[in-house]
Amino acid sequence: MTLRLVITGTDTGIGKTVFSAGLAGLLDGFYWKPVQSGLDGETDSEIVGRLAGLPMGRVLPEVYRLRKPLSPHRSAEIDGVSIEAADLSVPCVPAPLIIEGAGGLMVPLNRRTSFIDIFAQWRLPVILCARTALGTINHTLLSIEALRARSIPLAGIAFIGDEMADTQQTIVEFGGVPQLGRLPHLDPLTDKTLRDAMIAGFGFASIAGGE
Ligand SMILES: Nc1ncnc2c1ncn2[C@@H]1O[C@H](COP(=O)(O)OP(=O)(O)OP(=O)(O)O)[C@@H](O)[C@H]1O
Ligand SMILES: C[C@H](N)[C@H](N)CCCCCC(=O)O
Ligand SMILES: [Mg+2]
Repeated sequence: MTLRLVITGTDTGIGKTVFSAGLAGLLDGFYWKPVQSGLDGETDSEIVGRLAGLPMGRVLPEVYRLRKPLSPHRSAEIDGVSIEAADLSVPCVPAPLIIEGAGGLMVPLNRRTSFIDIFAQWRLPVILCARTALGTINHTLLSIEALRARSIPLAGIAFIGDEMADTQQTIVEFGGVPQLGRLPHLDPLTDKTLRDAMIAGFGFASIAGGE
């Protein structure tokens, strides 16, 4: 079985898709966003297609494509769709698979189930994307605690933003988790700048092992 990794985050809009694109590109893998809420503008899958530099066919189709850019449970209700956990089984592909959630861990898929419940069923190693900016210590440690409470393997933290040495170290120490690396804010953000920043910012030997 090839490597399969779940990319989650401490919140929505923190850079999971950009990180996922960089990682999928570096690993020459596949990308899968099972639940996309919000179809105006570029979807996460389209962004990854643009930024990852992968061959055609490496971005797998979403299972649920919901129109409104809301929490998936609500977006689904508005579209008259019911998100079923049973439809979210992880595809088998012949190269590393990068799977992106939507928002943070406790984001509901329906009125009974949140992303973290699905991750607990999958039992795949998770990378937690976390901002470096103020407020991240609390968000990140809460997310780590939620993963631990469900015995979900945590490969480590991917920081996103400018270096905040003490903040990052504090999270590593209190959380008892490895820091995998840091992706700085990129301007411009292109397939080339992303690839270079991923190579500079991450050492990937530790990702596959989990806790
Ligand atoms: N390292 C980065 N450098 C520059 N811009 C970035 C970086 N990471 C994220 N961004 C920008 O921040 C915004 C949010 O990032 P992104 O879409 O990756 O968040 P997300 O965590 O995947 O959100 P969602 O919960 O909607 O999936 C986007 O406009 C993206 O281009
Ligand atoms: C629309 C957005 N970009 C994501 N697709 C979904 C984020 C859901 C967040 C829900 C919440 O935590 O309040
Ligand atoms: Mg995203």
